[in-house]
Amino acid sequence: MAQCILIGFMGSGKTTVGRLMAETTHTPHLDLDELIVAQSGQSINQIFAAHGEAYFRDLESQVLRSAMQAEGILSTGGGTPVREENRKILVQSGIPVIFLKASPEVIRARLKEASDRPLLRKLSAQQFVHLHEEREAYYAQAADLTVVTNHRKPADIVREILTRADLLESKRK
Ligand SMILES: Nc1ncnc2c1ncn2[C@@H]1O[C@H](COP(=O)(O)OP(=O)(O)OP(=O)(O)O)[C@@H](O)[C@H]1O
Ligand SMILES: O=C(O)C1=C[C@@H](O)[C@@H](O)[C@H](O)C1
Ligand SMILES: [Mg+2]
Repeated sequence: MAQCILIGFMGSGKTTVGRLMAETTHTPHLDLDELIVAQSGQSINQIFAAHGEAYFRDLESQVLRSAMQAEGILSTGGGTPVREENRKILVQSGIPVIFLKASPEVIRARLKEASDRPLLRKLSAQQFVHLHEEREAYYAQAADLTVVTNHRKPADIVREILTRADLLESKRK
């Protein structure tokens, strides 16, 4: 069973923070996108290009279900909580769900060089802000805890999550 789940927009730092948190707590790290790539033998870009987004989303839900059975800190994909089915899996798991929140400006700056987010490529600046706003509602619905990550080092964010661990721990009991 996963011990903690990180959600948030692309570039909010789920993979970076999850990896560091796992290292700090000597816990395995699971990254949904990495699991999808490993299972399919294709990159995220290749899956989107060859099969389309709907196929990717089905795969994502399937891999989420099996990842929830594993021990560790789970970094989800940016779109994972958009599907109601996935939100239910997250919320009903009883595992603390942490929303890493970052502003559109910060995210844009972080992902300026990134070429591996197929959804970002086709968006105008305005559409990007709109998608960000729309998605935040889903993240907020699924989250037990929100941590703002703008202009903060990953280690500082991990520290905040761990110092609020009492709350997370009591939820599990
Ligand atoms: N707190 C931070 N400060 C500065 N840069 C960061 C921070 N967190 C992440 N980054 C950088 O932002 C980029 C995206 O981070 P990361 O891959 O962890 O995001 P993500 O939330 O997992 O995105 P995705 O939903 O696409 O998987 C990386 O280049 C990473 O180094
Ligand atoms: O926000 C999204 O919809 C996505 C985020 C990434 O983590 C990947 O799961 C993929 O690029 C889609
Ligand atoms: Mg990631």
